[in-house]
Amino acid sequence: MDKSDGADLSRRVWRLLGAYMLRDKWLLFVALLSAIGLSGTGLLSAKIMSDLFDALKVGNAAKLNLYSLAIVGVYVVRWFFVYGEMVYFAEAGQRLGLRLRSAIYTHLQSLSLRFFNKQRTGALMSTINNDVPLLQSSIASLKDLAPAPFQVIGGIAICIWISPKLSLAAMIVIPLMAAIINWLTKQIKGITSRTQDKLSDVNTIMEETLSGIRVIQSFSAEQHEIARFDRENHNAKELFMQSVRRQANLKPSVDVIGAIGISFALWVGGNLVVGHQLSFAHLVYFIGLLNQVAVGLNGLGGAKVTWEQIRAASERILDNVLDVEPDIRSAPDAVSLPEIQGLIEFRNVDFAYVPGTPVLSNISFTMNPGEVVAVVGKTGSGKSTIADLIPRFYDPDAGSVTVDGHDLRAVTVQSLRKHIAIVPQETMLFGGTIRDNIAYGNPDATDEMVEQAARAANAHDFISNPNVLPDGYNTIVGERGKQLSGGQRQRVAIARALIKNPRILILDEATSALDNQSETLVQQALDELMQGRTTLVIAHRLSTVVNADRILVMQNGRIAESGTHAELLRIPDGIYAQLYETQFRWEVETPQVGAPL
Ligand SMILES: Nc1ncnc2c1ncn2[C@@H]1O[C@H](COP(=O)(O)OP(=O)(O)OP(=O)(O)O)[C@@H](O)[C@H]1O
Repeated sequence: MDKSDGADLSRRVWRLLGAYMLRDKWLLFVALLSAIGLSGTGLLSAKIMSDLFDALKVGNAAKLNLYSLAIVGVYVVRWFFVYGEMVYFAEAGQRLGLRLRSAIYTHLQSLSLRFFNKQRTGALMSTINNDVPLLQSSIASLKDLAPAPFQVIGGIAICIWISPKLSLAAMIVIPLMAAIINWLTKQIKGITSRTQDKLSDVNTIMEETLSGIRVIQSFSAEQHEIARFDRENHNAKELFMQSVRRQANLKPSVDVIGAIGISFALWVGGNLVVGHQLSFAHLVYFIGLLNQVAVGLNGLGGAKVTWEQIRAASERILDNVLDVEPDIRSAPDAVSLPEIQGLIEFRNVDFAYVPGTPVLSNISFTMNPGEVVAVVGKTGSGKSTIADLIPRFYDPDAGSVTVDGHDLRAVTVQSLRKHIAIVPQETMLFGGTIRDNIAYGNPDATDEMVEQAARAANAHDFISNPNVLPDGYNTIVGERGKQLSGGQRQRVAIARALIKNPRILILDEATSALDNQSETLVQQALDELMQGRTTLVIAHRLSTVVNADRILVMQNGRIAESGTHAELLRIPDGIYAQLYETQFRWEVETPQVGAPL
């Protein structure tokens, strides 16, 4: 990183701290004041000790009593400072963490699919689970740093006032200390960052393993995964310990240098006392001060490490999430999409996920309100990508997509998506009750509306059957709805779409086979759902394509053919005709309602 990058990073870090921490100015002010008060009382107690020795020397019992009491008094006052410092710094750190986690979560919701395709979930989790706490603890450690300048400057000033000669001798060691601190800090730099990266790898493996546990167990790959996890876990621990060892080296080295300074000062000071150039009490005071200076320098030494940690954690938080610009968002002058008919038009649309590798080329078609358009084609031909452009998960690179004549980029994203429901291939249900999952499509839905949607989606019977789900609509579905069968999950998802009552529907037919009865129920539910809505369906079933108003046949990102089933079959050597032969035909020979490919 060159200097300008470093300066830029520092600016970004300050911006982050300014936005999420410096809002609590009074809190930080009290915390800093407490920390400074704490170091002030440290300097004061050294002075009282020195006076106490003076009183001892001259045998002044009254002063002895007074100073003894004064020391107790100082420690009582310190109580408040210690409390203030501990609690308010911790509060500032916690508030920072709270706001950052919330901001990260909120920002993640605004980012587009393109971001989530690129970014590994583990790295994102690590940002929340590791970087935010690191930043928090770094802020809390400011409590050691805040009083350091006062300890060092105040201590040195009083030392010089007591004895310039002795100060000069003692201060010879200070540049040495500074040099060593500097060197050790440089060693630490970077290691913390690498440790965090490793932790993010561990998180990623954990994430992948948990979400892919079926595949892992079906391949009996548990041992392989355990070994992979252990390796990364071990590496993370090793790197962490490396960083701790370096830090552990820093602290005692500074202490040793401090001890050398104090012994040296004692030796020089002792000689001054013997030569009657300095009182014994002043020597005691001086040593006490020197100790404070060493503590302060130690704090300053840690400051660099702390700052590096703050910078590294902030950089990851900013780069991984907060500074990522959402590439899909409502334009400043976007209008709210009013009630719509559901007329969708693709005009000369080009799209690429990766620049230079076109996925859609010159796509143009129209879906009239209430029409069902089926998209078919080989895997990778671009079917899902077309579907993703309608709710504006991505923007076309060229051309336009319009709804009722409104370019999607000119309307607010929220108002557009309000009119669209998607039933994906793999149904995702959220933790919560079945009712919550159905009402997800319309938070204002009443129980009656939920039941009505479930009935229309052929889901009411199994939901209300006490032999299947004893808790009915209040059944808590597990993570991703795992305890429901595939067909049941699909019907809940259809109910979820129905309750939204959208004008536009996007269906990705499941390719996995359901048993005949389940298939019939799902198909009926889908037919009900499609009634009167403009529907784009990524079709895998013969019944869907036969009944569609139009079929788009995709090949290598282009619409190769389009028309009705009958029209397409008439094209000699047509792609659809071949597809029909290879993929759909067997359904005719073994007819069943909507059997999947
Ligand atoms: N997130 C992505 N990043 C990069 N390339 C992608 C991404 N998603 C899809 N692609 C590529 O875009 C092309 C079209 O993918 P798309 O998913 O639209 O095809 P599809 O016809 O729906 O395939 P399938 O029937 O297998 O679902 C493929 O070559 C695919 O590899």
